[in-house]
Amino acid sequence: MASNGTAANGFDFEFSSPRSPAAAAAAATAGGLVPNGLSKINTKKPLSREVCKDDTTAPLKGVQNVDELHALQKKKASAPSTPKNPATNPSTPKNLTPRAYMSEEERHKQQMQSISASLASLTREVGPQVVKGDPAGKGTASKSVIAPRLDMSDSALKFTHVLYNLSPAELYEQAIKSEKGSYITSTGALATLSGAKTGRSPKDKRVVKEETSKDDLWWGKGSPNIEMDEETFLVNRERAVDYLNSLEKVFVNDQFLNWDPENQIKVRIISARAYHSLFMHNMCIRPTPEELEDFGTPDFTIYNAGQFPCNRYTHYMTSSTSIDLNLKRKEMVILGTQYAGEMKKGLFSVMHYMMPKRGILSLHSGCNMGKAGDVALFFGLSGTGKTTLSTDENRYLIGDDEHCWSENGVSNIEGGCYAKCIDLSSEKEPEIWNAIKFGTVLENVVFEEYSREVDYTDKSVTENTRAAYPIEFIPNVKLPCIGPHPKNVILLACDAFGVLPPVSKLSPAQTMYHFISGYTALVAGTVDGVKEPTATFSACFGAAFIMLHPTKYAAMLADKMKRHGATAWLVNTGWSGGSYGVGKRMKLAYTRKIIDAIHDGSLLEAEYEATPVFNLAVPAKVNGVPTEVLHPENSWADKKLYNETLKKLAGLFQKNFEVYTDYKAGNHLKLTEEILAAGPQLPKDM
Ligand SMILES: Nc1ncnc2c1ncn2[C@@H]1O[C@H](COP(=O)(O)OP(=O)(O)O)[C@@H](O)[C@H]1O
Ligand SMILES: C=C(OP(=O)(O)O)C(=O)O
Ligand SMILES: [Ca+2]
Ligand SMILES: [Mn+2]
Repeated sequence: MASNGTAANGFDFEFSSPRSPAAAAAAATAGGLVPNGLSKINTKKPLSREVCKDDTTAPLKGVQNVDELHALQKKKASAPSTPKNPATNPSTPKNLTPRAYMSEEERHKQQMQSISASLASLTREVGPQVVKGDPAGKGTASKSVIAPRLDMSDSALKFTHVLYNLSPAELYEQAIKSEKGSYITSTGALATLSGAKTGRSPKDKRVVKEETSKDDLWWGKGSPNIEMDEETFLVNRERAVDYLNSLEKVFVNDQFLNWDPENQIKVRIISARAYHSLFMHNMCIRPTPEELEDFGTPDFTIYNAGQFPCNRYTHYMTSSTSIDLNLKRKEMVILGTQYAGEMKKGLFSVMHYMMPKRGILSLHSGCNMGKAGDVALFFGLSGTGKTTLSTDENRYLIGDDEHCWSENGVSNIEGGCYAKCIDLSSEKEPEIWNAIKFGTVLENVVFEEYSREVDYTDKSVTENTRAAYPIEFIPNVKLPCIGPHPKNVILLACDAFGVLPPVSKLSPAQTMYHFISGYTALVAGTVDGVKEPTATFSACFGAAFIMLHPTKYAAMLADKMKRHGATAWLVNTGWSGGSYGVGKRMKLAYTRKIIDAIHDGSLLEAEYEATPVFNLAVPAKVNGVPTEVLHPENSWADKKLYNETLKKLAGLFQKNFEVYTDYKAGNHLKLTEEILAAGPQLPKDM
């Protein structure tokens, strides 16, 4: 670098380095270059004999030492100065304490009392004392809310520091200070490890069978709800609470679910890791400071003691992992898994119970909206393309994974996205690529040690590498994340058999058949232990999360689609030209063209031809997609093998559907002859 001028030491100098031609040229035009290109150094006598000064800026006011200097670094956020008037604020229910008139101290005390109540043991009268702030940070801890008593066990004398709704920057610092495996990547994301579990553990999920919900819930064959009794839940809850209270510090997040203001749920997440707190900060809706002041008591609480195992001597426990849901207590306990997706999907299960009770359909789907306000839903199991395809440069993103469909239209449940990053590329998925920056949690990725550049192709830790980012990290997000009634409903299947057409238009009966079937080939990684793709059926494209019988959700979907005139499509994002091992995954570029043709209405106008066995209506032409790809039999070299594989898959569909054929109850979908006939039909000679 070249610089001309008066240095702090009072000597004039001119210096140009021959290493930098640009700098040398700059110096040359400034008149400092000698003909041979070497630098010229001019030294002059100092102008005065004063003591040398470090710099010319004004001295720090009132700073006497390093501690005082550091104290200047952090500025206190100003306290809210305009109290909301509860009489004029329609969102303040009349029978509540007018929180707005509380002093800051009183409000803070109530907040700590609420957190203290969440963390209280149910068996001991006095537990650890909850204080706000980092145990390491001087002066941040405030007075405890419970008077210490000496007649209880040692645990009552202990302090548990609560790190309440920390900012992403603070959570980064916490993670890097105390969680091994936390690093800042070259793009500013927080890389972390989820521990031994790198996917969900559906077999370890338990639901308490209790009187308030047991008659509504789906139990038995095919259901994800494996029962547990109330007593055992409390045993695990106490285990989690004791573990959390044994720690120096716990993280507490108070946040919201559902962008529909009329049906918003307040959630509290208590966890031991900054990773978990940042993950939920990104995934749930983030409250404004005003909303946080008025937060009050949560509607649902998660106790995440994931580092600590459950006790296998406990009734109903079959491993050291347990994810327990109690709808009556409105609580969830996580033991023995640190995979953060359990919290997100656990809350989704809660919504799958609470929302249908209010006549609102909860959906395991992505959702986006065109410039003209046309909304599309993307149903599909893990790895089928909900996140990838709902993130579309030409459309507004409403959400990538969990939505509600009410009388007012659609609303996202979450405040963030959870994208798979295996083989992520900036060319194919630029929006997701660019969302991986400061604030984003990057789970289980591998990076280059020096540059901290992530290698998205590396599967050393898991195939299920993930990025969790706030939804506003996607540039064309629709804020608030709500939209009108859907126009198109896209059922995504990743068909590892490679026999389903890349796109087909579904009749209403076919829509119900395929929605209840929920077919895909499970792609490696998301469910713990599954490494190879295999055919899976998961009712409503999310059996792991539904709480009621599938026909209940199906009835609501059929009703809403009919009333709002939505068209359904089946899109195969899986294999083409042969099954897994022979064929290839459908090109993402082709799938995007297909989706474009659905959105712009051109596909609705196409000519259709029915396929054998599945009787699916396949368009003759899709702009930008080679015609031979549209009919799978044309892309298979071995036609005989194609026919056999097609029939094999049809048989699997039929076998799966058997369990639903005799289910008729209340306002559930009646599985009519028409719906049964809408499934694959095998020729008589099979
Ligand atoms: N034709 C395709 N359509 C959609 N996704 C594809 C396709 N081919 C490859 N992929 C990849 O498959 C994955 C789909 O995962 P994702 O969108 O996260 O699914 P979901 O959100 O439904 O779990 C992404 O990694 C994406 O890059
Ligand atoms: C978080 C998940 O969602 P998805 O894979 O559907 O994106 C999951 O299934 O664990
Ligand atoms: Ca996803
Ligand atoms: Mn999902």
